[in-house]
Amino acid sequence: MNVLEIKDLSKIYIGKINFTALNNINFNLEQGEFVAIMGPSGSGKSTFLNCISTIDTPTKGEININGKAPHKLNDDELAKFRRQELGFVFQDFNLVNTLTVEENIILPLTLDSVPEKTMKERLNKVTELLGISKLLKKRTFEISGGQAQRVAIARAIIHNPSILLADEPTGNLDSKAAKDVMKLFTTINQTLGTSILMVTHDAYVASFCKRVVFIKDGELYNEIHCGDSRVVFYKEIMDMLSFLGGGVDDFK
Ligand SMILES: Nc1ncnc2c1ncn2[C@@H]1O[C@H](COP(=O)(O)OP(=O)(O)OP(=O)(O)O)[C@@H](O)[C@H]1O
Repeated sequence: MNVLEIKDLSKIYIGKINFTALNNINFNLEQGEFVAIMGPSGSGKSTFLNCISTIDTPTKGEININGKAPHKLNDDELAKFRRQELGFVFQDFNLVNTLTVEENIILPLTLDSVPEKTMKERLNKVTELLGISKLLKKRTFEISGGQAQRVAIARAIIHNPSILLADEPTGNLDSKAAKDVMKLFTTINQTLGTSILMVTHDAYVASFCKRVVFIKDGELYNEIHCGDSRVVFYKEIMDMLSFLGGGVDDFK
């Protein structure tokens, strides 16, 4: 079953000169899949993710998430849809600095008036899974970058979203913290069955996924699947990236 179905998606930025950032993209994400989107700088990765996350509006085409078309909802319905169906993880964590770690994590449930008992149960489950149970009373400035990203991930999955969307989730982390975060994504994907779609520049980070989809000049160019060896998969990703080209600093 597909949790995400995209048909003929195009995004044209209108300006003095119109720019086609996405051109007729067709893409499906199966329930429980873990997929990375890669491509040279400016190829349309963030635009693609932003259209799915409803931050941006498609110019043409259809996006269906869990059988619903978010871009056809009114503002109130859309706000509820985003809170219930989607989880977001960003490069810069986006935690609320005036709240404690615990308050940050339960924020999506508070907004939906979930009963306190259910809130506690879910809080315990995700914080144990992510190894952050001891941080709950801390403020955001008292935790490290790696811990902050774990808190952001906990907040993104506490409401059991249909899809977890991540835009460069390891972009602000050192290599050890990045590896830890990718191991956690793998655990979340395998234990909770959460479907994950992630944009990354980093081939090592992408090698934790089961499928990597490459975008070039706003079009889906190719995709590769992970076989038995993650090391071989990493090499295949690197080969594809060097084939696609882009700036020297585009990829790690
Ligand atoms: N609001 C906008 N108005 C006009 N053009 C835009 C706008 N946002 C993005 N673009 C253009 O659309 C193209 C795709 O941008 P996008 O940010 O999706 O690329 P990306 O692959 O995520 O790049 P990067 O890896 O550098 O973040 C780029 O050429 C960019 O300049």
